[in-house]
Amino acid sequence: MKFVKMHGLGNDFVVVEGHALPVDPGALARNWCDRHFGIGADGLVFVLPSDRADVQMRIFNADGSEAEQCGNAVRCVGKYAFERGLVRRRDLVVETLAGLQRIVLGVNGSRVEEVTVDMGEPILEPGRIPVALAEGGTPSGRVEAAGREWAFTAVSMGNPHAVIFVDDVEGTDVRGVGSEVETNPLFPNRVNVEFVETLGPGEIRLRVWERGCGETLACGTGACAAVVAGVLEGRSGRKVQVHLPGGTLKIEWAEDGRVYMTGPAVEVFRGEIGQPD
Ligand SMILES: N[C@@H](CCC[C@H](N)C(=O)O)C(=O)O
Repeated sequence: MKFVKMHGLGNDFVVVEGHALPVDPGALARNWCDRHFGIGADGLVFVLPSDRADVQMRIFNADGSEAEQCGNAVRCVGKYAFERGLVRRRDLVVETLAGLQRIVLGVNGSRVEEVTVDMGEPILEPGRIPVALAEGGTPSGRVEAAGREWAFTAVSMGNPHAVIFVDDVEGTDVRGVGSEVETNPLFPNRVNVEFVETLGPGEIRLRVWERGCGETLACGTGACAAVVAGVLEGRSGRKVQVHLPGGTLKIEWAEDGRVYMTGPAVEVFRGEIGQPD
């Protein structure tokens, strides 16, 4: 099977184009995303035909679980679709399990360098995130992890996030706290966990423990969720530079209620791989 290795700020993916999902995409994700025995990636992305949009994206985490949405992968899919002639326009629509995503490509010559994605309206009703909190008001609560309580704000960007504000993100035990929060029964579908240090109204530092793959160098939906939580909690403005270990994303929770994300998409190499034994 032919694949392309791509990344968005170091959040890396094996990208495969096909007509339909293979029989066991979760098993392929576990094998191919393995950094020692496979190609190595945070997730496996399928670019498929769609009857509702220009292309369809399906994304599987490195542990084989399927995610509804992925901000960094959807930018990579936009670049892939344009540069391979699947779409000739610079604005296109990508179908995901979380709905239709409108994206605008920043093209330099024949290369896509930057992509802006309309990530839609954040979901804040606890039952739809999902998180076991009472309905009404800001979806915030407390969760126990690594021997203490942490205040969190829950946000769904199509996939679930728990945003935790900290004083020093570098000194935070992202693995210890993140892995416990990910599987806390408060979150029936597990959860991505964001650790946010506010630098000013328009600037934050972010590290993310991702559901199904651990700490990554960047998370697009996590950056969107962090900005939404910052606005809800009065900790940041609506237009924010989000500094992640892999680089910076520009996020805006616009007055139309939708969240817009702008960042790069990069192709690293192409290859061919057989089915695992
Ligand atoms: N890295 C992604 C999110 C990938 C899916 C996530 N791990 C989940 O299970 O929801 C992003 O850039 O948004």
